[in-house]
Amino acid sequence: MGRFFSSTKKSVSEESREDLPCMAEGLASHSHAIQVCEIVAVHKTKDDDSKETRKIFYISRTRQHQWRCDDVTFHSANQGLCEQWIQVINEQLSLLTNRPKSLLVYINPYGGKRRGRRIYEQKVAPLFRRACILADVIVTERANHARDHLKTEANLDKYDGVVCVGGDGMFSEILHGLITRTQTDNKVDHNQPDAELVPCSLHIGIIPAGSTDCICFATVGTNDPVTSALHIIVGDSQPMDVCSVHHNDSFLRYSVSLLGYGFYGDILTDSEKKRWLGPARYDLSGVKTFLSHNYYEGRISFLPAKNNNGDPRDKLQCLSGCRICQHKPSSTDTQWEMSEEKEKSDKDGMGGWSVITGKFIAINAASMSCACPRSPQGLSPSAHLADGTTDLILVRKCSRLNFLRHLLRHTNKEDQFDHSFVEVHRVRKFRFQPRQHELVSLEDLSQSPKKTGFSPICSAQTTCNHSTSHSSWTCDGEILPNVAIQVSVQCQLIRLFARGIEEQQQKCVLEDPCTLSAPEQSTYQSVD
Ligand SMILES: Nc1ncnc2c1ncn2[C@@H]1O[C@H](COP(=O)(O)OP(=O)(O)OP(=O)(O)O)[C@@H](O)[C@H]1O
Repeated sequence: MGRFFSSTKKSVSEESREDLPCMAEGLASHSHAIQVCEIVAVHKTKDDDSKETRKIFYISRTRQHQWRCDDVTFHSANQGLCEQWIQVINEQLSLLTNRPKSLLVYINPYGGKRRGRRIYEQKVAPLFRRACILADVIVTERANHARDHLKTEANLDKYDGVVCVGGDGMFSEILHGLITRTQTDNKVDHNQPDAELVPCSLHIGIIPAGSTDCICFATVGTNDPVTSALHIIVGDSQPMDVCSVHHNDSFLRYSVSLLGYGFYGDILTDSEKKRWLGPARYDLSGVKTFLSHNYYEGRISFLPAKNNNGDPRDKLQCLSGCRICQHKPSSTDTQWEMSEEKEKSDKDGMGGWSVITGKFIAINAASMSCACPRSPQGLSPSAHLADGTTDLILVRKCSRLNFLRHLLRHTNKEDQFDHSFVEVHRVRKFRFQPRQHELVSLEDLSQSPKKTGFSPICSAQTTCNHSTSHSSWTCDGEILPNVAIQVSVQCQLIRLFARGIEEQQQKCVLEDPCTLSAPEQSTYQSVD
């Protein structure tokens, strides 16, 4: 396709062009390439001498998965040649049909440090304008405004995607709005736990502007609004599994990251009472819950995943282009699996389900690694975003010291499942049934041998609520109203404007026929 000589910043001068032959000699050692799919836009601009020039805006990679929009300026004494170049680039760009042209944007003005609106206006909107993307913006006026608008009012035919400016709570609103709307439009009753849900046709983009932005971090590798905006502009696509959660055949919620009973459920319940503390509430409630050291009894049954889904301990991280996630079961696969399940069920009465009854400090289902800046490996480092499974982690009753050892492994690279009291299963479905009156403080149990059975026992530092002996489920940061739940993983139900975490800074691909080459750090530009 040819080459253009470039500089990312400086403009060209008549004198400098005379030096071009020298620059060309050093081309091989200094050249880098821009893939057409990473060009943001081409625009006419004026240089310092008011001469008309063409600027190419493109993606450059900086540190830790962050992207920036850089530019090169096209100059040539031959205007016709310059125009030809621009025309060819624009033709190539028009072939990229995955790029969104029209977006519906919801901004939560109160998320995180209340900077959502400013982040969008200053960092994101200028990039969308540069890429000629039309955006209809709605600043939410109350909780669930975005969800309700998506469910009923929004004219979704007009858009190629929905963008959420906020944190994980705001993302959850968009997720619920879009999935519910898709099922309603397709006459699917989501109260049926076995209903085959229809995947959403619109992509979701996340501009991180909350106090917790775990979904963005897990799918992009960084919490940076500019990087997220660029992933939206180039039309990246990352499929994602969604767990549907039911209680007694009625729908409760959808989850894409963590369903947690016991330890994490207790932390969230406690932290909700301390909202005034801001993000520090999670640390405080974490310490308090750890010291309380409660465990809960119940029965967990699960349908294990197939072997080709890998294993939670195989150390195969789900990265951009993950091979495990590319194997999406077809509907014939699913039908075959269902008949196989039925056959087994006829034989053993359980349909391949496993059952574990016990005392648990924590029961967690991680549908993604749940990595965040504090826990770079996450709760399940090898969990996959789009393989149709969730990693069920059972932490049985153990000493406080052992539990601390387990928790510390979330912050380092040691195998956090390598403890006798921890087990992990990759599953497609699971159910939980609590045993009545199961809240017990381990501390008190050792100090008060008379207090036995299943009645709640609480020490001074225990925070147990005497009106209930159960913990609660946290579902992506929301507390569920019921404890007995059924969970089913809906494979690749949604798509994000993301590409998963890139393994390393991608180098340019010089062999790619759709690649434009340019010398690095040159102060000169010219059309070859
Ligand atoms: N205009 C609004 N007024 C009040 N609440 C809103 C508004 N818009 C959205 N919300 C709600 O605010 C909650 C938190 O928003 P968000 O996730 O954006 O920020 P956050 O700081 O990460 O919050 P959290 O850490 O509590 O999840 C969401 O559950 C959302 O439903």
